[in-house]
Amino acid sequence: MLFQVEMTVKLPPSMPAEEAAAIKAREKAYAQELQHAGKWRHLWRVAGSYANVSIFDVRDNAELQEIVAGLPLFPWMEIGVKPLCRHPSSIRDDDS
Ligand SMILES: O=C(O)C[C@H]1C=CC(=O)O1
Repeated sequence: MLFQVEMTVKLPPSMPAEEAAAIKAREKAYAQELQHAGKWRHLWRVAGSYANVSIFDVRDNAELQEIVAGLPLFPWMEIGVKPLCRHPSSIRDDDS
């Protein structure tokens, strides 16, 4: 199942820089692991913001929840999820 996920990061300005850097490093490692596994199919920065638009390819809603809740930045993000399905005008014959 494909999902579009929008994440907006809202770290508190009071968070020490070293703490923020450590969380972001763990987030990057987790995100890259999921991309290598084929679960996090697209990761795009929303220009001009500290936000991304991502496409996840997961088994079901429960797996998406597990992955998103495991994001090191999860406590400091606003997250929006939209389920996707094939568009009838798409010329692709798979879900790539
Ligand atoms: O920077 C972000 O958009 C937040 C988050 C998503 C992946 C990652 O490495 O950090």
